[in-house]
Amino acid sequence: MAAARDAPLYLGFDFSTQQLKVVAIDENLNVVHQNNVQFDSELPEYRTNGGVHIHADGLTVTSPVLMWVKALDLLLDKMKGAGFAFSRVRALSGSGQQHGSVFWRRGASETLQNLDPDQDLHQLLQVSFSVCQSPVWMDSSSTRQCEDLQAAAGGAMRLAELTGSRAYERFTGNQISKVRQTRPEDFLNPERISLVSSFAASLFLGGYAAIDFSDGSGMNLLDIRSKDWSEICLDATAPQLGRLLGAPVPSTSVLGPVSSYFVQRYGFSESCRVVAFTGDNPASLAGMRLQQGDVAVSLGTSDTVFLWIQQPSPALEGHVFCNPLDWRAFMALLCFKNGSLTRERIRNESTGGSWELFSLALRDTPLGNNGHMGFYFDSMEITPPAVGVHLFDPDDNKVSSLSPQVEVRALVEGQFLSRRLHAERLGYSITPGTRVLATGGASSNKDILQVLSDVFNAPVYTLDVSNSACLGSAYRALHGTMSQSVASFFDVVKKAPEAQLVVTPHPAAQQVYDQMLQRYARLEERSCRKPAPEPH
Ligand SMILES: O=C(CO)[C@@H](O)[C@H](O)CF
Repeated sequence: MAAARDAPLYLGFDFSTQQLKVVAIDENLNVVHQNNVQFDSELPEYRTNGGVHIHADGLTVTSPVLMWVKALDLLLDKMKGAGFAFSRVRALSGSGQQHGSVFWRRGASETLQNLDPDQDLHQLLQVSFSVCQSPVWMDSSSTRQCEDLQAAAGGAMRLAELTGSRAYERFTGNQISKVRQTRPEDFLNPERISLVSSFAASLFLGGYAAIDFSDGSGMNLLDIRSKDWSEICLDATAPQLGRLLGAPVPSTSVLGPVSSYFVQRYGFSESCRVVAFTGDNPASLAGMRLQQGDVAVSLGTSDTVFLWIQQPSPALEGHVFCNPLDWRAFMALLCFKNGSLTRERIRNESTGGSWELFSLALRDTPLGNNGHMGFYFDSMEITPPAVGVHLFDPDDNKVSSLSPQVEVRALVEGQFLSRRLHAERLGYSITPGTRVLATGGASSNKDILQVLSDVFNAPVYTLDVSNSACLGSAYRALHGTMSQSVASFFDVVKKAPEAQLVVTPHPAAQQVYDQMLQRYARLEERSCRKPAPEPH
């Protein structure tokens, strides 16, 4: 038993929109510990809703950076209270919600290097940030900055070719421009600018952590082919920005040993390594061990559809990021902002807050919903760039409401028809061999997955851990401790539990949804299309 007591463990953290999560695995890839801190309920002093503050303009969305710091204090204390053996942790890695930005105040590096182990992190870092309300991925207030960046790059398509995406409001470069232009006093003295992922890695490292290629691809600043900052984009965003960001690194990099703060306060081993943190979606790709040909659907605060691609094919819709597991490959991603928060709103309004009744409504309504359809863009949607709720009867007439059970199916079918439509527009072809791998909170609801399977006309698989970003981060921590020449990521994690088949499409699904998809496209064009921001 002594061996088991000393057997190495690997940690994966996920600083996501609504919570901070952690998963611990052993060297056989078994999950031996999971924990989390919910921002709204466990850190009420920050008064967030869904982990964020939506500002009065309805477009600006931020999160208190010190809330993320305090959540880490709470989480590690919870793990300590549960008797977690930090001394067995051989390596740790993590992920963060993509695109969010953290502005470290001058002198913060000194503070990070000299953390007093007798105090909480959130006490020690109280005055270490020059922007206390960090812009996050739900923000859509930087349209002007997007237009300026596209003009500087030579247009939307040129920028997409260079950085993997046209300009998007939530992308970090445009957010940095907005902070510099609207809050010049906060931009006077940043010593460093991090993503949420590299900010979190910095806490563990006790110094500024580099931005990795994969999460760095979500900034409209990184040249996804050269894997370095684009001088055109840096110059168009802020002076000295390259120095503030630091040089980007491969996502597989080992950044260094964990800070002595964690050794002395929690009992981590001095030899515990910190492997570069990355974005939540790249980490999910790792956690799902996504292979070419699979399509991943993450059903979280945002819904995302992503897959592994060998060559970049940027477009005016969707994104191409550097691949987190193989620096020569890429990943394609579509993001839909109105995900779980919208599902929760309809659950609250149509089924009294009950997921059981939500599921019953799906089971009690027919495929195709007798022709009733809906677009539910509670906040400005990313894909397509549109806002508002639009409901239709079987004859394409707009209606003002639907009965509760019909509304539930209209929401879920509408969300998945949108995911499929925009995925197929980007060339994601759903072939007979396609597996849909589902993750995220809603992937634990079999009735929601049945609709996903029917709309995509493909079998849906899930992992037994709904948080693939944490799992992927723990896998990446394990992989990081092995010399890259010896073992590929897939060799290292080949013993991981296989994704389990959960649902297969209804026999009538293809005929119903192939036809419904065309109608959805037509109605979306009619009701929602807004041109992407064009250069001046
Ligand atoms: O904006 C997104 C991806 O581009 C979202 O999926 C965030 O990563 C969610 F945290």
